Amino acid sequence: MDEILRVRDLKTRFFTEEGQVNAVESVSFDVRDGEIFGIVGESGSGKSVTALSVIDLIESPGRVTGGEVWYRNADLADEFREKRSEAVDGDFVDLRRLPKGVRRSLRGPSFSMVFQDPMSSLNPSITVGEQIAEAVEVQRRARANPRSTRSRTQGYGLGKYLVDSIVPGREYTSTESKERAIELLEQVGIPDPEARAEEYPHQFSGGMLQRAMIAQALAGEPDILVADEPTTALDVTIQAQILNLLRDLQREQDMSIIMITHDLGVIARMCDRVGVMYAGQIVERGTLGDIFENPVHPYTEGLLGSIPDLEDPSPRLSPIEGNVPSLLDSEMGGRCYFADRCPNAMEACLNSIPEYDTDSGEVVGDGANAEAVHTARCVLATREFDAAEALGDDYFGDRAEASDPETPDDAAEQEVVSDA
Ligand SMILES: Nc1ncnc2c1ncn2[C@@H]1O[C@H](COP(=O)(O)OP(=O)(O)OP(=O)(O)O)[C@@H](O)[C@H]1O
Ligand code: NI
Repeated sequence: MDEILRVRDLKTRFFTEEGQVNAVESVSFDVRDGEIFGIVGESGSGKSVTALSVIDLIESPGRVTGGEVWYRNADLADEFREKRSEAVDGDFVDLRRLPKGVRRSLRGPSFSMVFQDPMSSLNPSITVGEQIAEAVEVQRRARANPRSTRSRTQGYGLGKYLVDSIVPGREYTSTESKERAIELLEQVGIPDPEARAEEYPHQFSGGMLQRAMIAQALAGEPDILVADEPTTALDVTIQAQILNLLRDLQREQDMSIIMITHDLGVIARMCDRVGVMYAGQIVERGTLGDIFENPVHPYTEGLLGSIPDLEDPSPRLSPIEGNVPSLLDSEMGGRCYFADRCPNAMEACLNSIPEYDTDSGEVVGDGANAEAVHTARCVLATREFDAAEALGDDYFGDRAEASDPETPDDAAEQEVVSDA
């Protein structure tokens, strides 16, 4: 299977008053044709920012500061082969090196996104059918005039971006678009789509709204659909229905999906391959089998500690002791970011850890071993755990407590850490 997307060494920072937040730190992964690639991790691990970085939707004070996003598109590659040879590799273009207008023009026909909350994507004062018809119309205009960035920058089912471009109360721009909108509503399993198209978002149930948002996202027939926690807000039965819908659509349309979730049950059910995120990094990635049956990173093992049951939505990820670290640059040590929560932390984990091919133990990066299927940012990819080198349970314990204002001996304990 060929890749449609190759993300390499992506870095995204937020420049905030508190300091620089390293939300995405050297993230690399591939998405193949017709697959569902899952990104899983605790809240704040950088899943959403990773996806937004790939499709160029990071807003100030954030910025993608490094890395490459190679997207397979023969037409674009031909167009830029001469003009910007450094942005072209075979049939791939590096989106980060293309003009912004061109990148924007890919929203809809190349990339589209569905979010957790449909109301963030749909305008309450416009009928559902009209909104989808508008997405279709924008797409249609764009296709008639491929490099007109003006018409192509407007939305493409990208939620609020689309809403911004819609004039409330406007009629369907053409009967063709209206028909296509109804077709899309039918395709996402909305019964009686002709009548439902005339209704406003508040007349839809949560599940139906989510379907409508998916219909809107499909208007441009994207190559890659990014689904960010698309079912988190829904009750379990509806959740299962929406997941099935996404999987069916992915097969029918032969698109690829990047599925973002903190729910390993969703991953197990949907995904072909998975990236496990922690503190802005992909700490392990591989096939579903690699991750579920042969995990290398203790963080992955920790997450697997309690796989939530789709029938029982309450437990999400297994609660691993400790907290997600601050992603502030100043507080990121040059060590494995998970070491302070890791049951198997060794002295070697106090160095910064590259991504390893778990089969060969070789470092993946800078183009080397990029094709590795199962990787882990963990020394355990290269060697066995050795109790003689273990850091001991309280190695980071003092530091963790030091940040807790209720701990009485803060100062004293901090001393201990800095001596260590
Ligand atoms: N606009 C912003 N300004 C500053 N920091 C931000 C901004 N957006 C995200 N971040 C930070 O980036 C990090 C990653 O956030 P992100 O939303 O990607 O996490 P996530 O894995 O998607 O979590 P969740 O499951 O809660 O959605 C967090 O530390 C977050 O605080
Ligand atoms: Ni998120």
